[in-house]
Amino acid sequence: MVKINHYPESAQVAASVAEYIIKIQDATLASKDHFDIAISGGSLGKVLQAGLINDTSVRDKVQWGKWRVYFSDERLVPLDHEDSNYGLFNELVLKKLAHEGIAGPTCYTINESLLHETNTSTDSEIAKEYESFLPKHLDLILLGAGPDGHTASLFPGHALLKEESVLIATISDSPKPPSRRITFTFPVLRASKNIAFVAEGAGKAPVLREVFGEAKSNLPAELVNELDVPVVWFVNDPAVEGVDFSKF
Ligand SMILES: O=C1O[C@H](COP(=O)(O)O)[C@@H](O)[C@H](O)[C@H]1O
Repeated sequence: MVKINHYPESAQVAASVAEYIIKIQDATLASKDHFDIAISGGSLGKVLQAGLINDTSVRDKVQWGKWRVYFSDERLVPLDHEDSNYGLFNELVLKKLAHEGIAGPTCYTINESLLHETNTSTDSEIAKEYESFLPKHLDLILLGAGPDGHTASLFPGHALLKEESVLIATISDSPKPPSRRITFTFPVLRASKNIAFVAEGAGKAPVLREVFGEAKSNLPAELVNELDVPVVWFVNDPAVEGVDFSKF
């Protein structure tokens, strides 16, 4: 089941994403003592900062101490590198929490000590170790969608779209730099209890018209929509200009 929530302003997108996260957090914590959430890099970080931290009416509802945060994909760079998805989350969210004296979540990061700057020999060890951290079912995965339709580090037409044997795959030819990354594969997405996409800006409109169009595009974001998982999109109006919502 796919649902699209669209709003004129980015601030409304952030508020709606935050409300949705809190709803799933609360429902999850009613039956277990922690909340397993995966986040993505790119533009999502700012949305999380705006919705969960800057909005003081929401801030008190986030039970950060019970969150276990995973990354739907990670670039194979040091964690303090500007390309690191953890690094971005750290800058935009974790440091803010620390500054406010709020105890942050438990974050599962790649093992930096296995990183080699120029050779890829241990990338699969990094992926294997990361896979060992994953719970059987994530409570929520927050994804972005690139202007080419990629999500996590699953790119259009790439062989990893068909990867079923591992939960975390390595990629060394990412069309978007940096080229070396690890990523969730479809088995992880399929096992998740909930998935949400956040996509904003007119630059996303052409690809979202394809993802939500009549003709099958086979774009990664469309393949996620087709999973037997509740999928909710949070977008601003420019991102869905010309999208036909009639079937959603
Ligand atoms: O490379 C990546 O891009 C996607 C999309 O990013 P966005 O800035 O267009 O929202 C992101 O979801 C992914 O985690 C990241 O590694």
